[in-house]
Parts: sequence; C-alpha cells; structure tokens
Amino acid sequence: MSSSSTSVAPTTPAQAERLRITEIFHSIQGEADAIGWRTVFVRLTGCPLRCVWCDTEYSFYGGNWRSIDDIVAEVASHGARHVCVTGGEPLAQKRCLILLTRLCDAGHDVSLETSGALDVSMVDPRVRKVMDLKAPDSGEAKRNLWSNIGHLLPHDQVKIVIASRADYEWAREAVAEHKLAERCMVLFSPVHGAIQPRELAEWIIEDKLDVRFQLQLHKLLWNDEPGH
Ligand SMILES: C[S@@+](CC[C@H](N)C(=O)[O-])C[C@H]1O[C@@H](n2cnc3c(N)ncnc32)[C@H](O)[C@@H]1O
Ligand SMILES: Nc1nc2[nH]cc(C(=O)O)c2c(=O)[nH]1
Ligand code: SF4
Ligand SMILES: [Mg+2]
Repeated sequence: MSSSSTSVAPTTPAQAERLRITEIFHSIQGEADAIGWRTVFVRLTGCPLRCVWCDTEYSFYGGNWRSIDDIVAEVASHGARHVCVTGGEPLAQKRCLILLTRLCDAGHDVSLETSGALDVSMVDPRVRKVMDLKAPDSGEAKRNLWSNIGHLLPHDQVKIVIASRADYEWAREAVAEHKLAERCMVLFSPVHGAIQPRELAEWIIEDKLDVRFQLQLHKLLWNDEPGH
C-alpha cells in the first residue's frame, strides 16, 4: 500500500487555509466611516507593532486556528451586512487577503483596520481600508510605510490617533504634505484617556482642517468591555 492511500479525509485548498483568530463578535461599529452600523468583527491574533496606548494587547498572543470556511460561516450566522477585519495587525497573516476576498464574495460590506506598517497593495479593492498613520507618541511612527498612501482608494480612510499637541501638529503636517484629504477621508481620533477629546476638536476647528473628528463609540457605549 502506498503511503498516500493511508491518508485520512482529503482536504480541499479552502479547508487548508487557516488563520489565527482572537475573537469573532457582533456589535455596533465604533470607528471610521461605517460607525454606527451593526457589524461582525473578526479579530486576527498577533501584531508586530507595540503602540504604547494600544487598547487590544490581548490580541497579541494566543488565539485559535480557524479555517476560512469556518470563519465565513460564523460571520454569516450573525446576519449582518457589515464585517470589520481587525486585530492585532490583520495583514501580518498573509492569508488575511484570502479571508477579505471571501467575505466580499459572500456579499458583505467589508472594512479592514490596519496599522499602515504593512503593504496594503494586495488588498481586494472592494474592501474599505481604514489605515492608521502612527503619530510619534505611539512609539511606532518609524513603522509607517509611506508607499501605502499610493494604494489608497477614494472609499478608504486614513486615521491618525492623537495623544498630545505634538501628535496633532505632526498629523496636521502629514495631511498637508501628502495631500491626504484630497485622496480619501481623513480621521483624527484622540487616544482614549490621553487628551481631552474637546481639545482635539477645538484644534481642528481653529485650524479649519478638512478632517473628520471621531470618538470611539463602543467605549462610550460599553466602556472597553471585551466582546464589544
Ligand atoms: C486595535 S487597532 C487594530 C488594527 C491595526 N493594528 C491598527 O492599528 O490599525 C484598531 C484601531 O484602534 C485604534 N486604537 C488602539 N488603541 C487606541 C486607543 N487607546 N485610543 C484610541 N484608538 C485606539 C488604533 O489606532 C486603530 O485605529
Ligand atoms: N465596537 C467596536 N468597533 C470597533 N471598530 C474597530 C475596532 C477595533 O478594535 O479595531 C472596534 C472594536 O473593538 N469594537
Ligand atoms: S498596530 Fe494596532 S494592534 Fe498593533 S499595537 Fe498598534 S494599535 Fe495595537
Ligand atoms: Mg478596538
């Protein structure tokens, strides 16, 4: 008997595609352009960055290996149009690109939260990328991959999370230098607990910036409880 004939059930390529997942949950989108929509979140495990203010450190390690078929089926079970793929850093797992395409093929309106440190050029163009640019107080500004800006589509968004006046001035310069507001929607959001949201709002008004101020809605609603 040949060794191949002793193998158990054959696996299709789709079944073989697995991703490490921290959680899948059904909530209200708390960030970016899709804010307020009922959304299923798929949080991929692992991140090569360490932003000092990261609110999702629990996604750095652990998680469960899940097949893409299984993930797509669990997402569908919630009956939501919107799906947000986040992490950790979702693009750190190469097969995330397959998941994104499968979710689009299943008819979902898909967004991707990404740090801006990994190449976004291969992301399915149907996906709305929400790409951070990391400001200096994150401790990870050196990781910004500026070439990503050239891959942004009009439906994408650039987000800068701001912890101080110095971060704000950096963000204002980055928007001007790279003409970001002409390319897509630009979001400025305060680091939760670091600056008064009102200060950031007033700076934006004073400087007449064409950026969208944003607070994380889920933190107002659920105060950072897991699963929301
Ligand atoms: C947890 S990250 C996961 C996706 C990806 N790693 C990234 O950084 O975009 C999702 C979003 O939450 C934001 N975020 C994380 N911690 C935050 C905090 N303390 N206050 C405000 N936004 C925060 C990030 O900047 C990012 O826009
Ligand atoms: N409700 C809710 N909305 C979110 N939008 C982006 C999130 C994230 O952690 O990436 C997030 C999250 O964790 N919860
Ligand atoms: S890139 Fe995203 S997940 Fe990673 S440390 Fe920064 S905010 Fe957290
Ligand atoms: Mg979050």
